[in-house]
Amino acid sequence: MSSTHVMPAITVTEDENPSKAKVSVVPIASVTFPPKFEYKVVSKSPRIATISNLLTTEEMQSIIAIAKPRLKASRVVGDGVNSSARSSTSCRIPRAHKDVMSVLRRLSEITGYSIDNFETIQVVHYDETQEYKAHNDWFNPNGETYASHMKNGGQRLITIFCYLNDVTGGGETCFPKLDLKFAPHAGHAVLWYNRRRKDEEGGAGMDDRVLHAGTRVTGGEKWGMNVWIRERKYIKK
Ligand SMILES: O=C(O)CCC(=O)C(=O)O
Ligand SMILES: [Fe+2]
Repeated sequence: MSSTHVMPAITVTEDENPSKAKVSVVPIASVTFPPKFEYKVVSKSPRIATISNLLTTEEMQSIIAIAKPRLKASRVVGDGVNSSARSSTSCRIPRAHKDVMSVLRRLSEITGYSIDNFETIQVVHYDETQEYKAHNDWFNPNGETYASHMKNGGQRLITIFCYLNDVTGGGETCFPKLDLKFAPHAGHAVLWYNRRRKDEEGGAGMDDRVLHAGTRVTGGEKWGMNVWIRERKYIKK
C-alpha cells in the first residue's frame, strides 16, 4: 500500500548530471511513496542519507521471490569490484516487474537521475557468518574491466543499498573511515555518493571516504539490494 508523500526538493548540480543541471526535481503525480517514507541527510560531505520506508512489504517479498531461484547460478558473476572479498551470494534481477519498477521510480524521483542510468539491480543474500569486506563500489581506473564499464554507463555515481528483511544479528553497513554504521531494517535504505563534487574538499573525484563493508551476519539471514546509478545511460547486457 502506497500513498503520495511530499518529497524533499533535491537540486542536482551541473557537474554531476548535465541533463538535470540546476533543475529542482519535483515529484510527478504517478510516483507514490509508502506511508512514513522519510529521507534524512546523515552527512553533507561525503553525501550520505538514510531512507526510511522506501519499500513496502509486498515489494520486498516480490523482490526476494524473484531473486531466490537466481542466486545460486549467479554466484560466479562478478561485478569487477572486489568480488573476492564477498562471502555472500548475489544475482541480477530484471526491472520489468512492477514491484521492482515502483522502487526504481521512487529512486529516480529522489535523485533526479533517469532510470536509464540505473545499472541492472543486484540482490545480495548473506547467510549467518557471511560478510562483504570493506570495498568501494566505484570502478577502479586501474582495473581490467574499467574501460568496458566506462563504455557502458560510466562510473557508479550513487549507491542505494536497500534492506529487504530484518536481520537478527550483525549485518550492519559500516563506513570505517567515517565511523558510521547502519543496522539493517526491512524497507529502509542507505544512499551515498561515490564521487565528490568539485566544491567538496579534495575536489571532484572518486571518493575514498565512502569505503564500506557489509559486516558479518551473526544471527539469521540478510537480504539486500544494490541500486547503482551510473553517469550515463546504462545499456543492459
Ligand atoms: O551488505 C551491505 O550492507 C553492503 C553491501 C555492499 O556494499 C555491496 O553489495 O556492494
Ligand atoms: Fe558496496
